[in-house]
Amino acid sequence: MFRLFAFLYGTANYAVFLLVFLYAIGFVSGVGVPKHVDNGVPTAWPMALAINLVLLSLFAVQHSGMARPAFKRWFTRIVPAPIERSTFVLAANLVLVLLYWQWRPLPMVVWDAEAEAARWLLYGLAALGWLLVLASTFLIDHFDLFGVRQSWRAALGRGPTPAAPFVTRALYRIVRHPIMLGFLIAFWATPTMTVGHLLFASVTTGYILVAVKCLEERDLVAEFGDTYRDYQRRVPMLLPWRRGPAGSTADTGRVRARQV
Ligand SMILES: C[S@@+](CC[C@H](N)C(=O)[O-])C[C@H]1O[C@@H](n2cnc3c(N)ncnc32)[C@H](O)[C@@H]1O
Repeated sequence: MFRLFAFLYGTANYAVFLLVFLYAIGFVSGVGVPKHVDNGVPTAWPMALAINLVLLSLFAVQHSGMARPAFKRWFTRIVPAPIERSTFVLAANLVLVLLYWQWRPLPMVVWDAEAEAARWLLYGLAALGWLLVLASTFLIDHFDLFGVRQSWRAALGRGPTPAAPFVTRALYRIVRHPIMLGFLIAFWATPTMTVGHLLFASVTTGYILVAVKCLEERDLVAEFGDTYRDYQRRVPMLLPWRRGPAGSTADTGRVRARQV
């Protein structure tokens, strides 16, 4: 019974995630979706600001809180390990749907590229950002990241899921966080920047910088030790042109597997 549940739960949460991800592209670009970053219930700016900050904070708390190893250890006492990641995905989906739905517009224009070529260039850059996000998830293990691998293994009666390997190849050879770089490009590259969009881009940028530096990388150093420290020295965090000193070791595509 649990095997069937794990399969359905993991698959359903992943399918909803795909829709939520696609919607995110429309939400940020303001194209092709009914509710986006620049429309919604007209609200006085102090209240709009407060509501939007609460929505963004909810996302940050859910995302960073549930991703910490200590939280996972506690959570898997309540939720079976094979569906822990799918439950993370479910929670992220819910928080994002709430954000799309309740986001309040702050429509004052900060910049507006008038030339047609500039508009298309910025849309193209944003599309590149989204592609970078998607491509990078496949480099580190797309199906593991979104809980499908774990729940399907349980459905097939396989043992505990081995942790996805630590990756330093392809895009991960250029920057340590290509997924986050993709998001930053997608959030900032817009032909029409309103105050609401600027708030979204600025707060998510601050969150990404803090979460990556103070949480994710701390966990990765704890897990991989000198292998990750060496990777930090060799490969820049987000900006490809800020290269570290050359000539250090771990330069293979995939280094040792994580402990299960
Ligand atoms: C949402 S992903 C973001 C990954 C990375 N920060 C990026 O922007 O590409 C978060 C997960 O990726 C894992 N991760 C980060 N860097 C990794 C790497 N080089 N190889 C494998 N997994 C990695 C983290 O342990 C975490 O479970």
